[in-house]
Amino acid sequence: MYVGEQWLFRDLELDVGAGECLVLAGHNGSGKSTLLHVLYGLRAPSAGTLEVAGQAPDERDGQFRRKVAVLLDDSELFVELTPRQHLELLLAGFDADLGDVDGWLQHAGLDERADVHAYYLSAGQRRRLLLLGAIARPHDVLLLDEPERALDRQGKEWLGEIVGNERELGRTVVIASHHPPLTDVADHALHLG
Ligand SMILES: Nc1ncnc2c1ncn2[C@@H]1O[C@H](COP(=O)(O)OP(=O)(O)OP(=O)(O)O)[C@@H](O)[C@H]1O
Repeated sequence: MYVGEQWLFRDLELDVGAGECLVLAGHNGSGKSTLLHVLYGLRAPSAGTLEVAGQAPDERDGQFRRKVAVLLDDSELFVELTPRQHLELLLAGFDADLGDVDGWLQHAGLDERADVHAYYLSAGQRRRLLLLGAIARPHDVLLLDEPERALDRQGKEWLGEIVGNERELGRTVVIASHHPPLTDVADHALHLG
């Protein structure tokens, strides 16, 4: 990947299977977020080919978006919507039935903030909502960019449970992370930079 007049990474070969977790590691600016953008089809690679969930990544393709869920570093919330409204909007967009919305909000530790505008949520609560949105939408592949950011100890434990659960469900997880409990359980690690 050639970005900003430099090669961030090249000669990269990756094969991550169902139920497996890949951790992207590397110093600030090494290209972890850029690689996740490429995997989600937000940026094209400068050279080479890749397949995610069996197809070329393209976030404008509804079929691709139904297979690949994402939490990116620059993901933002609609501050005028509540956590409950966020989930409802998201699921309506995917024409999916979440079932027990209250259960999901409780699962994320957001039950007491379910009907408060996201504007009033703390940084960690916003992160929890974004993470909940990523795992609640239909997907076979989950891409997470530093999901541990702003999470407290319980939030990080919840994150660990999420990753374990995703793998048990046979989904593929790719995480850019500096959080050792996550990096330790990964099946594969890729060090950039
Ligand atoms: N559109 C762009 N134009 C020019 N340079 C860019 C662009 N996008 C990213 N870069 C550069 O590419 C490099 C990698 O950025 P990236 O955000 O992928 O790193 P990272 O490993 O995720 O960093 P961090 O750990 O700080 O989140 C940085 O030096 C950044 O300035």
